[in-house]
Parts: sequence; structure tokens; C-alpha cells
Amino acid sequence: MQLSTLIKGLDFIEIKGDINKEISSIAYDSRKVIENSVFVAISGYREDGHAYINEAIKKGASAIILEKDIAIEGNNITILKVQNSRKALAKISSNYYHNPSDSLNIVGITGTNGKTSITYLVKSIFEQTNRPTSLIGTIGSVIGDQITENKNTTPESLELQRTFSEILKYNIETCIMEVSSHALSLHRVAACSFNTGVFTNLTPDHLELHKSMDEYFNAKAELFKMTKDYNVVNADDEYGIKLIKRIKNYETKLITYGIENKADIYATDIRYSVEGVKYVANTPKGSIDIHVNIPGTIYVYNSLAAIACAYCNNIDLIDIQKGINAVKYIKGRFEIVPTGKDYTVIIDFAHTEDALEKALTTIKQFAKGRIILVFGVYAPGAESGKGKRRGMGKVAAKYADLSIVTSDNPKRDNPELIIADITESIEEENGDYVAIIDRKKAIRYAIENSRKDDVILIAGKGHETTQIIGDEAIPFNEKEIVIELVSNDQKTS
Ligand SMILES: CC(=O)N[C@H]1[C@@H](OP(=O)(O)OP(=O)(O)OC[C@H]2O[C@@H](n3ccc(=O)[nH]c3=O)[C@H](O)[C@@H]2O)O[C@H](CO)[C@@H](O)[C@@H]1O[C@H](C)C(=O)N[C@@H](C)C(=O)N[C@H](CCC(=O)O)C(=O)O
Ligand SMILES: Nc1ncnc2c1ncn2[C@@H]1O[C@H](COP(=O)(O)OP(=O)(O)OP(=O)(O)O)[C@@H](O)[C@H]1O
Repeated sequence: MQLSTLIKGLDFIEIKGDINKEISSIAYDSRKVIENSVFVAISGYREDGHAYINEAIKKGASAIILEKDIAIEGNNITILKVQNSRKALAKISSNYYHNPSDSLNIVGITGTNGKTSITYLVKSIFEQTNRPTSLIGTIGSVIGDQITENKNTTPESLELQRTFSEILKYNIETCIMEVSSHALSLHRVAACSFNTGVFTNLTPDHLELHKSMDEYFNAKAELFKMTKDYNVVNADDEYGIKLIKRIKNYETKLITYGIENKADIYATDIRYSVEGVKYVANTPKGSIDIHVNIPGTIYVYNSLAAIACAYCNNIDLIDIQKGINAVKYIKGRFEIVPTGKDYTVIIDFAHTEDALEKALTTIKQFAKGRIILVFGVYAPGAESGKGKRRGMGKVAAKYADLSIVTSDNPKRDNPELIIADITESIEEENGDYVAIIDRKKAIRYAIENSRKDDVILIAGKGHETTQIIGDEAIPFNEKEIVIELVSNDQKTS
């Protein structure tokens, strides 16, 4: 593609050099530069891409997009100075792949919890109508039969635009995607055209990046300025209510969902059981019985959000009913591991205070025995990190009969210090706990010390298959580990 075509519509401060040259690719990592690439220098959290400009040129970059004035070594290099390199990356990536999001029906889901679960429910509903649907999120990108792992819940703009263009190659028209607050703040979705936006809820998380709940909320709210057709908002969530006030006069139509407050799509006659939840969904087009195969109030909310998306896409109630019922489980989301024992083991991705509380209260509704909780926290940052660790500890002390506090992707932080923050708050709340740094040993302890009717909740890792220690991702498939440990458990209750 010609550089002049690639930069069409790009806001820049200054251009030096020729823009009528052929470029081969875009790279924002100098290690991925090839002959005639455009290299985009990004000032990151850990590194400054501007320090790699000369390396990129040595590898063949013929154009550089940058924010800072840097001495460039090389001839015939075109330099484009921009205000924000990440935004520029999003724009040129969209141009490079011929603006694929314009040709897709994109549903973007944001909020602290529930995004992944909702994407699977929506995908299933759409597929009842024979509309092949792709998905982008924490568990990976799903295009046809292909599942690709993503480094991030919402990929960087270059990878995201490439994924959109792949989806179009498969003749798939719909894409359901998770939109993280990081993606919104770091402009990964800056050049995306969304049809529907969904807001689930907002509770404390990622405060190391956003610094305050208001900043976190504002980041999420950006999605609803980018939608063309519908905005779907949880009317029972404190921040959902705030969002409704903010966006109710936008041109994009607003659809609300909920159980408690007045909403366009709402649930009545809710019946809970260990197997799942049944209720009547009421929509402007009529009412229908719904059966979700995952238990707890949160799955009433998640399925209502999915129903609202389906409603916005003109899908019949009967297909909505079938689509929700067709989801038998979602990897690592309240997933019961088949053990054949007289105790139950559940793996859940709860890694925020709110999610942990919801998972534990759901179990409390049904558990005949004790609740044994195995968990850790990944929460960087001196203040916000400590706050999250202590908050999770408090919830554990309140609802679990025994907490086994362990590691959850400690990354570069010292796991002993993380665990100490958690256990300090469990102690303050008079909870019972054991601290075992090694996660596999912690799970073994839970299994060996379980009794008939106990429920072991292993929280935090969900579908993940690695444990990140330092910068290394060590294989850790929690489900396989549970099955192995349970098969070695000779105890009779
Ligand atoms: C904090 C954060 O979001 N970081 C993201 C950010 O990385 P960064 O700014 O730290 O990058 P950096 O390492 O400082 O490097 C700066 C630049 O120098 C370049 N570089 C670096 C080295 C080199 O030799 N040459 C070179 O060119 C890098 O390619 C980069 O362009 O930009 C990268 C590229 O897009 C992301 O992959 C990375 O996500 C990291 C892996 C991450 O862990 N992010 C998490 C916090 C995140 O985004 N999570 C959200 C939400 C999850 C949820 O919902 O709970 C998500 O969407 O996944
Ligand atoms: N509506 C909800 N409200 C509160 N907690 C929820 C809700 N839905 C799911 N959870 C909890 O959050 C965990 C993660 O759920 P899910 O993966 O659907 O959310 P997510 O928003 O995609 O999270 P992440 O962005 O971290 O991947 C679940 O395992 C469950 O414990």
C-alpha cells in the first residue's frame, strides 16, 4: 500500500519526507519490522518505543510515526510526528486493512465483570438464526472453527484490525467483542465502528492504571460515544445508572436491562437451582421463559444483557430462548469439575472483590457442607494493589469456612507480600485460613482436607492455562490439575 493511502485521515503535527512510497507492513515493535515497514514508536509503561527507532531503521523501516523529536539515523526515511502514536496506530491499521469494521456488525461489551460470559451467550443466540458469529475476548478469538489465543482481552489495534479483516474473509458478518478499559484508554479500538455497545457493571479493578473509579468509569463510557445503533446498559448497577444519565440524549438508541429498577428488558419469576437459573424475560416484543445453565443472579444479568443485544438485532424470542439454553457451560466460569467424589470442585474466574462475593454467595445458597476457597490476587500498585488484596481477603473471611490463600499470577511482585496483605485482612475479620504459596499444593490441601458435601471454589484463574511468575508463563491447567489430584485422593468421607 502507498504511504499516502495508509495515512489518509490521520491527524499529524508534521511530515518530513516522501509519502508517495510503497510500504510493506506496519510494526509497533521494532523486532517485527521488515523491509519497508512503517514503524510506530509508542511510549509505553515499561519501554519507550522511541528508543528503538534506529534499530527499526536498520531492519528496513522506511517511515516512522513518532511523538517526540528524535535524531534519526538513515536516508530517505519519512517521519510523521503525531500527538498520540497509539491513536495513529489505530487509524493506519484500519486503513491498511481497508476499514473492515465498517463492513461488520460489531457488538462491543464493556464493564468490570461479565464480558466474556455475555459474548458466549450472544454468539450462541446469533447462531440459532444461522448467522455465523465471531468472537474476540479473554478466552481468545473465535473465527469459524479457529480459536486463537489473545495476549490481551482486547488486542492492540493492529492485531484487532487484522482479526476483523480475517473475519470478513470467512464471510462472517457479526463480531461480538470484549472491550476492556485498557483498550479504550490506550486507543486500541479508536478506529472501530461499533453497532451496539453493552455496559455490564463497574466495581473496583485496574485502579493501578485508572487511578480512581471516576477515571475508570470515564474510560468505559468512551465506548458509548462510538456506537451507531444501540447502547445497552444495566439499569441496576450504580455506574450503569450514571451512564444512563450521561448517554440518554445521545442519538444512539438506549436499551436498559435489569431486575430491580425499571428497565426495557427485565426478569420476573426468577427460580434458582444448583443446575442454573430459570426466569421470564420481558421485552417490548413480548415475554419468554429462559433457562440459563449456569447458576446465580449474575447469570440472570449476563443473560439479560445477551437478550438485549439480540433484541437490538431483531432476533426472535424463540431463538433467544434456544440460544441461551444451548450454552451448557463457559470455560472457567462457575465450571463444575467432574470428580465423582462426594464433594464438589468449582473453578471460577472471579478475580475481583465483587466477582468473588457473587461466586461465594451463589455457592452459599446451595452448599450443604463447608465452603473451602482457594484463591490469590494479582493486584499491582502500592495503594490500589493493597486495597484489592485486602478487599478480597475480607470477602473470603465473610463467606468461606476456610480460605487457602495462594498465588495468582504474581508476575514481578513478591507473592509472599501479596499473600501477607490478604491474610492480614482475613485475620482482622476473624476468618480461618492457611497460606500456601504454591498453587498446586494449595489445591491439593483443599482436596485432602475436604469432607462430604463440601464445596471447593478455586477462584481467579478460570480458563487460564499458565501461572505467570516473574516474566515467565509456566504451564498451569487448573482443571487438569484438579482431575489429577482428585484421582489421587484416597480419602473416604
Ligand atoms: C499496561 C498495559 O496495558 N500494557 C500494554 C502496552 O504495553 P506497554 O505500553 O507496557 O509496552 P512496553 O513494553 O512499555 O513497550 C513500549 C513500546 O516499545 C516497543 N518495543 C519494546 C521493546 C523492543 O525491543 N522494541 C520495541 O519496539 C513495544 O512493542 C511497544 O510498542 O501495550 C502493549 C501493546 O498493545 C500491550 O500488550 C500491553 O498489555 C500488557 C501485556 C498487559 O498486561 N495489559 C493488561 C493490563 C491489559 O491490557 N488488560 C486488559 C484488560 C483485562 C481485563 O478486562 O481484566 C486487556 O485488554 O487485556
Ligand atoms: N455480571 C456479573 N457481575 C459480577 N460478577 C460477574 C458477572 N459475570 C461474571 N462474573 C464473575 O466474574 C468472573 C469473570 O467473568 P467474565 O469472564 O464473564 O468477566 P469479564 O468481564 O470478561 O472479566 P475479564 O475482563 O477479567 O476477563 C466470573 O468467573 C464470575 O466470577
